[in-house]
Amino acid sequence: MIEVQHLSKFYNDQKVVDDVSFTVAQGEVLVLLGTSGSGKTTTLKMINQLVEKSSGSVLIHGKNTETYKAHELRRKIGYVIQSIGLFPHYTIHENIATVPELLNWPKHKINSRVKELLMLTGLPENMATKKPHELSGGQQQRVGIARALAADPDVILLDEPFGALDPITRSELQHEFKTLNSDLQKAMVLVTHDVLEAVILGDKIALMDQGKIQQIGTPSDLIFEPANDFVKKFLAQNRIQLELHVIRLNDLQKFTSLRLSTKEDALCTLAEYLSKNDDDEILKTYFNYRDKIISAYGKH
Ligand SMILES: Nc1ncnc2c1ncn2[C@@H]1O[C@H](COP(=O)(O)OP(=O)(O)OP(=O)(O)O)[C@@H](O)[C@H]1O
Repeated sequence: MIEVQHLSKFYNDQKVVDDVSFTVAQGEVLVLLGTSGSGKTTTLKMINQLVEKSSGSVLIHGKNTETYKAHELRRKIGYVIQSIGLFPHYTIHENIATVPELLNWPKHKINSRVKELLMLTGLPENMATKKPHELSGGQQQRVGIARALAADPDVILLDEPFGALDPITRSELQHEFKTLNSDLQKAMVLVTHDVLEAVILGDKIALMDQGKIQQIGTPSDLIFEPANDFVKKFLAQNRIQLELHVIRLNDLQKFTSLRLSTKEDALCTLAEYLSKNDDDEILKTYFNYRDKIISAYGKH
């Protein structure tokens, strides 16, 4: 469990992170969402001490990170970044084994862990001997995730992990990632400026602006109960898709409050979204939505 308490950061006189607090339980993904320069990455890096905080505290499993030794912190916190940051001259095996090597794990334990992680992240075993440049961007990003998981940390920090990928690979990895975390039960903090990604991946979203959290809550909270105009405006784009992502059977009455311009728009958007999903729950929901749309807009 991560507890971030009243974290702030000044650069000279500028307060770039302003009294940020949140908690992330095991198995939960908290997304830090916001425009460029809103303080997301700085907040993330204060958690693993890559950036020194000006004030506030970070606790992992109730223990202040200041009291952890550097190697303990490395073991406890995995870190994934957009540019992947794989060592170009190392093989994939060596890249994944970086932290276990630093922690002096015995060879056999490292070898079996690397094998296990390749499987877990959907990479073929024979990839272990390749160098990063021989892999596609999506495969490299999987290696980045495998490397962050190597020493089985309780906490994973991810900075725009899918940002450099094409939309199809991105969407594939996002969905795999979500399944992966429900199996692994890590406490994750993920930085993105992509609203849809935040809604897909986040159990909770902290929407930041100018260093401050404007609202923190479930995707549904932010979408249906925005705390202020900033939140409302930030989520205005792709609003329908966002709503359809978060909506579940018990949210049906909220669906009728969608302000779609025409019934056809509503049905097309719904059909388009559903064509990309074969989740049973969503399919069931589809028929309910459809009826709701038709009754909300009338037959014609
Ligand atoms: N080392 C630094 N020295 C001075 N100012 C910095 C430094 N690092 C970041 N900043 C400033 O802090 C603010 C927050 O930056 P940060 O990288 O946390 O934003 P962000 O929300 O992650 O943005 P992006 O999505 O563009 O990465 C920005 O105004 C940035 O210019």
